[in-house]
Amino acid sequence: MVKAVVAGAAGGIGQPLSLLLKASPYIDHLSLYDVVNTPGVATDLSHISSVAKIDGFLPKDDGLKKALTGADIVVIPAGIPRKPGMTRDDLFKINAGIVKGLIEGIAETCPDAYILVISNPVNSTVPIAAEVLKKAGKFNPQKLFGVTTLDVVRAETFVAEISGEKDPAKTVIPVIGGHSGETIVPLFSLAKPSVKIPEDKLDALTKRVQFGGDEVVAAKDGAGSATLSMAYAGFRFAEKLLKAAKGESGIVEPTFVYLPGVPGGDAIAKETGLEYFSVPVELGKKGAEKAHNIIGQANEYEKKLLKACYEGLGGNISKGVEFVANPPK
Ligand SMILES: NC(=O)C1=CN([C@@H]2O[C@H](COP(=O)(O)OP(=O)(O)OC[C@H]3O[C@@H](n4cnc5c(N)ncnc54)[C@H](O)[C@@H]3O)[C@@H](O)[C@H]2O)C=CC1
Ligand SMILES: O=C([O-])CC(=O)C(=O)O
Repeated sequence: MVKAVVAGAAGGIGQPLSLLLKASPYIDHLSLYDVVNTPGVATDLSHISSVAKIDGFLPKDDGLKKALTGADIVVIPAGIPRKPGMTRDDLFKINAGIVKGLIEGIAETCPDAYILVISNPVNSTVPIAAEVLKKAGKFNPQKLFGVTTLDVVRAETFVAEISGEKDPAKTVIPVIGGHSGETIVPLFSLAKPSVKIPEDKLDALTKRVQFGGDEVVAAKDGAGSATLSMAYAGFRFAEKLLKAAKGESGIVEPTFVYLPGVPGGDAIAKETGLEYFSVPVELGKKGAEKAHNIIGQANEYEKKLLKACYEGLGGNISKGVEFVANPPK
């Protein structure tokens, strides 16, 4: 019996993500939680003839607790998205409090669940989640994941446009670091099978992966940011985790984790000077079972990108930690 919960289920990401999870054979029970519209979304999805039983909850009548009771995996796309001209960090003011509240609920009701944080700014909301769980004495770093899969999905897609590969997802491209602008570092030199990026295309390709979110924000022109591609990416990560939890071996996917708490993470923390970082992580029953240190394999071009990444990411992480240590009055 696997129970999944989506918190923020009525939103632009939440709805298509819930649809994909409802259709997954790996889920037996799906609970939707949001501050609005979950009864409608849940009723709509309940007509789909897949195995998962579904229900929806609002904050009233202890809805968060009811949604989270017995959860094995909680995916969080709750919070406001960007509009043109905003950075992900501009979302901090509102989304930090939303994530904090949801994680407090998880700490109380289902502390053993895998927690997948999609809400931006991921570079700060994951540290917030960790600090809230630490405070409650319930932190299991192997079960807390910042979802950076969309960066990987974009890298696969944009590289295929250059390489001509018919099935973009067949090329594995590690994207590491954080989830905003220059903190996103695609390591094309480590692609498997290897890809040849013409030198005059490398800068533009790198920037496109780093700022892919802006491309969607601009095209949506005030109507939000990536939702459908994010739902696909969030589902891809969630399903890989559930497959690994069921015993499938060899599943590795980049994700933003608390390095000191994941086997293999200490060496990466030492090298980067950061406690949180997205690296390819081996997934298993325990969650994040091994962080792969591939930083040393980056080429000179990528090492420069990493330097810029470390500078930006450190501040984002401290901001999240500080938010829980000294909550704004
Ligand atoms: N990690 C990633 O790669 C990506 C992250 N995002 C982020 O995901 C978040 C959601 O984006 P969208 O779905 O487009 O936004 P949206 O505004 O369409 O949906 C957000 C939903 O969260 C709900 N919500 C607000 N407060 C809540 C609370 N306390 N508890 C439960 N639900 C609550 C809202 O009612 C709404 O239904 C944004 O922060 C966005 O920046 C977006 C794309 C990619
Ligand atoms: O750009 C945004 O604000 C949403 C996001 O994280 C992405 O699309 O990568």
